[in-house]
Amino acid sequence: TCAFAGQKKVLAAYEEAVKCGYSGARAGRLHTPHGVFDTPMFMPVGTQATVKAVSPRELKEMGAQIILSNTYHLYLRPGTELVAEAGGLHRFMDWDGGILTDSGGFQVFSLGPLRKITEEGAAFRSHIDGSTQFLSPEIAIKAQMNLGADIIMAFDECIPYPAEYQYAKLSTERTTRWAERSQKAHTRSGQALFAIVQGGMYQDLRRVSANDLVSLDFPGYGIGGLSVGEPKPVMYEMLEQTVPLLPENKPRYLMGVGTPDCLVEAVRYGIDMFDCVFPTRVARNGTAMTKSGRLVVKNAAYAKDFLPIDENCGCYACQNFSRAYIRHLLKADEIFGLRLTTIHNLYFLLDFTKKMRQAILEDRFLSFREEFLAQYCK
Ligand SMILES: CCCSCc1cc(N)cc2c(=O)[nH]c(N)nc12
Ligand SMILES: [Zn+2]
Repeated sequence: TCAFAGQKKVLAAYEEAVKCGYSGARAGRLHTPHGVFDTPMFMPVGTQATVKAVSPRELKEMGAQIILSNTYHLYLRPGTELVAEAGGLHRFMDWDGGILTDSGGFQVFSLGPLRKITEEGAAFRSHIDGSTQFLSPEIAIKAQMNLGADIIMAFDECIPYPAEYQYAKLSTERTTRWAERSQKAHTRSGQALFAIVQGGMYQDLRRVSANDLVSLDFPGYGIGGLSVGEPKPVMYEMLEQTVPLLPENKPRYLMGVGTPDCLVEAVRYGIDMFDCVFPTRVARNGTAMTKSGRLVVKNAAYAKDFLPIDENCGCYACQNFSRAYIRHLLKADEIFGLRLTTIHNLYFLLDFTKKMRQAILEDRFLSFREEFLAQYCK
């Protein structure tokens, strides 16, 4: 077990990672106040304190361990003090597994009409009522302490893509100063604060960001500023530059990723944790994820297809319903249709990360990766 002695605020201890042959693929266990969880792991996104269309009981049944929520959204509505009064986010949404909250920076830049970024923080207009709002490292950390997640994120700027080198440099340096302010503002014991590596698509800035944040000694590290429209090879190159600089005995979380091909490549570089809205978002427009790629179950081709989405899938949708039935529900705008595609897509990614873990433990990850990519990318 990796020593976390002295990390008085940290409960996300990282058990000895089991390494697998090539590079950094590893299987680990993440300790939190709400349980010990297996990595690599996919974390379903529950932006507004619910993973859209599925219940906490269904999430537990499909093997979800940690789910995500967004400080930006909950800060604007219903307010993080209200959630604290309700007993915290776990109680509020009746979820007894792990919770990770994002710090709000990304959502400010991607959602609200941005007003201004200064050294102090980010001024923006609420996407809900247009009111003028402001987030800083101190406000974001206080909000996350109110929510009471097991893992919280430092306040950062997700650098847009593409970005000029000079802008990326100044922004990355500011994110490091914001990480230090986040650390000083974080006073809630039993809660782990992760820093977020930035640097745009510049190798040297990625290395500087990683080294500076590692020297501030966080219990875990998010890798941000990726999956923002860059080509996949560029994302992989940034991982290659960044991951080896992060401590082996601490969790690495690739933010906002993604599709199964990206997950298997990122695990190869040594990533442990993933989140992405993709599986739940595409489910809502009738697209199912399979090991051979996407299946648009809404298409006419499946009108009389009485097979399940995936005959080898153990999810509630595939065990009980046909493509024809799910297509019928989607065409009829029946909510149950979206629930079934969402259940399948979440199960698919949760099961995929479980299969990657097993492959690593059995020291056959590379052949698992080859076989998967051969089928998925065909
Ligand atoms: C619930 C959503 C969590 S991940 C959101 C996200 C996604 C992506 N792609 C990048 C970033 C980033 O750079 N910083 C932060 N805070 N968040 C990011
Ligand atoms: Zn299924």
